[in-house]
Parts: sequence; structure tokens; C-alpha cells
Amino acid sequence: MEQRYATHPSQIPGMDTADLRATYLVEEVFVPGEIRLTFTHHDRIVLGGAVPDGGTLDLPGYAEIRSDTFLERRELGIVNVGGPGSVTADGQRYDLVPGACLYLGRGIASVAFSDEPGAGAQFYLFSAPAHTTYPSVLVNPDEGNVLELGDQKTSNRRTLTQYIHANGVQSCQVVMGVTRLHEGSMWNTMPAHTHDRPTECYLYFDVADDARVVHLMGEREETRHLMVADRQAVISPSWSLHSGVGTASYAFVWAMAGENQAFDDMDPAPVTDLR
Ligand SMILES: O=C[C@H](O)[C@@H](O)CC(=O)C(=O)O
Ligand SMILES: [Zn+2]
Repeated sequence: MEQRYATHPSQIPGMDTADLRATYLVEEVFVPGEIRLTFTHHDRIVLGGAVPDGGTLDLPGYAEIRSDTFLERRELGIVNVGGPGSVTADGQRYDLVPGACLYLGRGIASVAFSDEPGAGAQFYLFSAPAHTTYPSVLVNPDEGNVLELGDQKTSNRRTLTQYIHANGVQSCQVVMGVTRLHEGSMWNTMPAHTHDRPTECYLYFDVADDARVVHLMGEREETRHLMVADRQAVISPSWSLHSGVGTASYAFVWAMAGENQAFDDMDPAPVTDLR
């Protein structure tokens, strides 16, 4: 799997666009017939995609995490951002409709991804080290905890659904959910925030081919942006803002790992403070 090492905010001023993209953007998350993973040393998160493309893909152990099986010492959050598919964990089959979230706990020996020919399942994977085993839980799109946020006047009307979090599916580190912008709204996570306790990653999806998301990152007084296309992921170190404005509406999977599972553990970054 690809490795991305941890970075310090003082490195940002010396980075040009290519450096920022190579460090914080994962451009190819979903590759048909493959499991494609990226390991970031920011909180030892592994993120990526599994696209069975009508077959079955087995999740292996990896030399980078020195494990015989992937979940030997890890937990895994999965959101299906494609068509219907299934995940089989130690023989237990979970059917994931589009938008469903599955939590798999530490110690599961075998994980396989599959779908029917033409179904188009695309499983987004987000994993962190786990100190103990919590039960595996499947949450359908309408079963999460839904927050309606924003206002049309500020073009940030959005529906935020929490799946894995302190008051939802229990985990060791992973917090995970999906936010969908309403038609005509473009801004996510504005006013912005940071949270030093976890690292957070966004996977943008349902971004039209001719649209892009201008993703805002960096510290409050040293902001930078990334131009993000459909089904690309952004790694936000604990010190970084993470907000975005699209050229059309879109959705994204947000996922965090670190000190706690408190979704509202945020440090506000008023827009008037941003440089
Ligand atoms: O720490 C929380 C994460 O940044 C996201 O859940 C925020 C988000 O989806 C939004 O406001 O649009
Ligand atoms: Zn956040």
C-alpha cells in the first residue's frame, strides 16, 4: 500500500500545488477489480477503496502494518458509495445498499468484498488501530443519526448522517459518517474548524464529471486549497482546516481517528480569522 508520512504545518509555506496534492490528496481511490489503500502516519490511518467489479476481493494483511490479517490489530469503517454489494466477514455476509455503513471490529480474520456483474459497488474503507473488539454493525442509510445543517442564504444546506460515533456504533477510534449538500448548496463545513484530537479524511463523491470541489486546508492564517474531483480523498492533519466549496452540489464521507469519538469536539475557525 502507498505510504504518506506525517507533516508539520511549518512545511506548508514551502509546498507548491504539486507538493500539496502529493501529500494530502489521494487521487485514485477506486480502481475496478482492486483494493487500493493508502497508509498515512497521521494517526496511522489506512484509507482506500475496494471495487469488486462483479467478482470477489479478499482483504489481505500488509507488510506495512506487519499483520497476517488486516484486522489483526485494527478496526474498519466501510461506506458503500457505489451500487449494491456485500461484505463477508468471517463467514457473516452483510449486504450494503448504496450509502450503507458497516463497522468491522478488531480480530476478524477474513474480509471479502463482492457484487453482481454491473452492480458497481464501491466500498470506501477507513481503518485505525484498535485496542479491543467491538461488535460488527451494519447501519442502513436511513438508520444513522441525521443532522440538518446550514442555510440556503449561506449556500451550505446539508444533511449530515452520523454512523460510527460516541452515541452510535461503538468503536476504538473510528468516527464516520456522510454529508450530502442540498441542491443549490455548495459549502461544506463552513464556518470551518480544526480538532487537534483526531486526524480527519474526506472522500468526496457524487461530484459531476465537469465539477470540482475547492477544498480548503492548512492553518487559519496560512490557508491553501486543493482542487478535488469525484471520488478523491483528502487527508486533513489534526492542525488543518477541512472545508470545501463545490462548483455544484456533491456528497462526502468524513471519517476521523484519534483521541476520542466525540463528533462535536471541534475548535471553531471564524471565517474572519482565515488568511
Ligand atoms: O468534524 C466534523 C467533520 O469535519 C464533518 O462532519 C463536518 C461536516 O460534515 C460538515 O459540517 O459538513
Ligand atoms: Zn472536522
